[in-house]
Amino acid sequence: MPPARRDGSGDRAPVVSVRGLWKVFGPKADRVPDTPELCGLSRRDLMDRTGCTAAVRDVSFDVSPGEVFVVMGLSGSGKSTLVRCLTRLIEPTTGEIVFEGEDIRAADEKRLRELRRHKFSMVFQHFGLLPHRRVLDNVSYGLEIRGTGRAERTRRAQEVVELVGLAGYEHSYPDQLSGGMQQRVGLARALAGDPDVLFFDEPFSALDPLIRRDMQNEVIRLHHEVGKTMVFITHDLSEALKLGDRILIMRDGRMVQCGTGDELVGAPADDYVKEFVRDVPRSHVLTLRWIMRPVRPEDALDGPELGPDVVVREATSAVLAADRPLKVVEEGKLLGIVGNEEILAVVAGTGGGE
Ligand SMILES: Nc1ncnc2c1ncn2[C@@H]1O[C@H](COP(=O)(O)OP(=O)(O)OP(=O)(O)O)[C@@H](O)[C@H]1O
Repeated sequence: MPPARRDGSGDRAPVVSVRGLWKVFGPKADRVPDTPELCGLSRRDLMDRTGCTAAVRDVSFDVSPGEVFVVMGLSGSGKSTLVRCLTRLIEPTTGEIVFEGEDIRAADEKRLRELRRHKFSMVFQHFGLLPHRRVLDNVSYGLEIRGTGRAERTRRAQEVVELVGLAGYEHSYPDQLSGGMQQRVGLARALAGDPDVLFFDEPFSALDPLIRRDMQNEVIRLHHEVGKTMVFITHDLSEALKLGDRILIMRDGRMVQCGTGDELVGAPADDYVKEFVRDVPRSHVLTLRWIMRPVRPEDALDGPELGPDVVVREATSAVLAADRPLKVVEEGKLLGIVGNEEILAVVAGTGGGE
């Protein structure tokens, strides 16, 4: 059972709110979500019966301001289709998408263009840079389309080029840069217009592992610095756990679970998620909240104190060093106790959650 915790979705109104979203490709796609019998069919049976593919099936979630929201799933699970529906790069079949209180599905072409220029930015796996433009001009391209004057767009482009660590490369062409640096240009371009939401579609999949790790750290750093809301697609669980405040796991177009990393690891919704998170080191993800036990009468209560959201790995040495159990305290209230036994169980991969 998941323990009571802060709600990862935050208290403020969501930036993006999605309800009952479907995207069906194929003939007479509209009838699929409206026909209960078809909704229940497997991918294969639906294709045989109707010639349609339901890429996104009845998905609902909210993204909070400033959150890094990760959509994760294997190839073909519907991640890209889902995220493209949010900005209507792909037209949803049915369902509701509200962005900052506005019904996105009701937006006309003109409004959609405005939203894409001013409110949304995308970072793609294949960079999408203009080969004949130098770094600075690639970064300022979106501002140019918006009609921003040359001096202002150069100033802003220079600012974000520095922000992503590309100072000194302003006048290089994309093919003079490594893959990681090209993706930094992609990041700078996405940030230049000061969007409200950044959408990342597997941005680091083409990079080799060390560069990929650098770029993940770069996203974490940028997120701390600029605090943007981010929606990030990946098929890589460790990337999802590293970056995501919350993670939505998709399978065959459906949402299997949506939660924080520790919720996925501590309380997987089904065997599919359980299998996915099987090899995650539990002590790196679970927090004390997941492993604490109720106080017993014989417990010494003069041990060290830590908050419930401290990750087990970070608490391990404090617990093992103290000869008294650690108290898990939140807002002055004693929630539970963690002793050597609880720590060792989680390190051994057996304790905490299910
Ligand atoms: N334009 C299209 N027409 C028909 N079927 C499509 C179309 N686009 C996607 N699909 C199908 O929808 C399903 C979901 O595809 P999608 O690309 O969203 O998955 P994904 O999880 O992003 O996969 P990947 O990681 O491989 O990009 C797949 O079965 C795909 O074949």
